[in-house]
Amino acid sequence: MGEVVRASLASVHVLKLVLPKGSLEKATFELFDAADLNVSRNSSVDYKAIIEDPRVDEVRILRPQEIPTYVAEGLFDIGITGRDWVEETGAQVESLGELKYSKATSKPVRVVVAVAGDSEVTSVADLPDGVRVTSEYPELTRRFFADRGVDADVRLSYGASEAKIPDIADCVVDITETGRALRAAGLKVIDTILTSYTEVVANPAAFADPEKRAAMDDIMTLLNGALDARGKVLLKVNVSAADRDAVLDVLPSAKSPTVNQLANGDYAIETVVEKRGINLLIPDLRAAGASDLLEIPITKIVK
Ligand SMILES: Nc1ncnc2c1ncn2[C@@H]1O[C@H](COP(=O)(O)OP(=O)(O)OP(=O)(O)O)[C@@H](O)[C@H]1O
Ligand SMILES: O=P(O)(O)OC[C@H]1O[C@H](OP(=O)(O)OP(=O)(O)O)[C@H](O)[C@@H]1O
Ligand SMILES: [Mg+2]
Repeated sequence: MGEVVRASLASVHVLKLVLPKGSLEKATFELFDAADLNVSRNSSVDYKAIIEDPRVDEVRILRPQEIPTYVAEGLFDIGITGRDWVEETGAQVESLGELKYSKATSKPVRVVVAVAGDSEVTSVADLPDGVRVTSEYPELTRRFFADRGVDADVRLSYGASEAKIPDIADCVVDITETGRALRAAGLKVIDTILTSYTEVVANPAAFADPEKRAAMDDIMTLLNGALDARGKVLLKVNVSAADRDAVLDVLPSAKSPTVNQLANGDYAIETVVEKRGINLLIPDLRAAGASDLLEIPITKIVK
């Protein structure tokens, strides 16, 4: 990346950002905080916000359903939404990459086709023409049923879709994350239309502009750095030369630890490990001869 472009970022607020209100709002704000792109607003019903960063101009908070279209139209340079809404709207946007978080977990949501649990139907092909399908995703649903050769009666849903089976609709196309809503309604999944992560999308003209692109890349570096650090810690230990290999054997093999020799001939070893399992790892390291163990929280990993 050219020096000229980067130097200019210090003084120019180049990016208009749009962030999602609703399911992804809290998780998105937490991620931006962790990325040192703190989003501040006067109250939770203030839909204009500020990020104190030289690359960011204005920040709006809008429904994720509308975000791909506004970004495609150039009202915003970048936006965060779900892949589901990019597909549903068919908006012409550039993808800057997935961000692996949902409302409740780091797993993607799935857009699924579900019917009553006691139905004889086991696949979409079993559904008759005229089947009543309710969905917040009418376009995805129409395309999917047309592909399968079923002439479905697709009705737009504004939510609580699962609860409409069996009296108001025969079939639902809805997202599922933990499966809780489907279970509560006693439904069974007969097909998956799409797996959807949260995604950062950009306006194609903004993406082609070197200055805006440089700012986008910087923001993505920070967001990905914060996401990659989640659930990880830095572990530092000291060990004698005699026990060094035993300690290295205990450390997770996928990582390559940094090993430094100290003035007294001992070794200092440091490596990033998953926080999960550290309750087993620390006593094992100690038993292998490690001492002076430090477990240090980390907030970003940028490769
Ligand atoms: N568990 C989840 N439930 C709903 N949407 C989720 C979930 N996890 C991630 N998302 C993503 O959030 C976006 C939907 O956001 P939206 O604000 O419409 O959620 P919502 O749950 O419908 O909000 P509301 O509670 O206001 O209806 C989609 O892109 C979807 O993929
Ligand atoms: O698999 P789960 O973890 O249960 O998540 C999926 C549920 O979350 C969403 O509902 P939402 O909260 O948006 O309510 P809504 O249907 O009124 O929009 C979605 O429509 C499902 O009902
Ligand atoms: Mg909803």
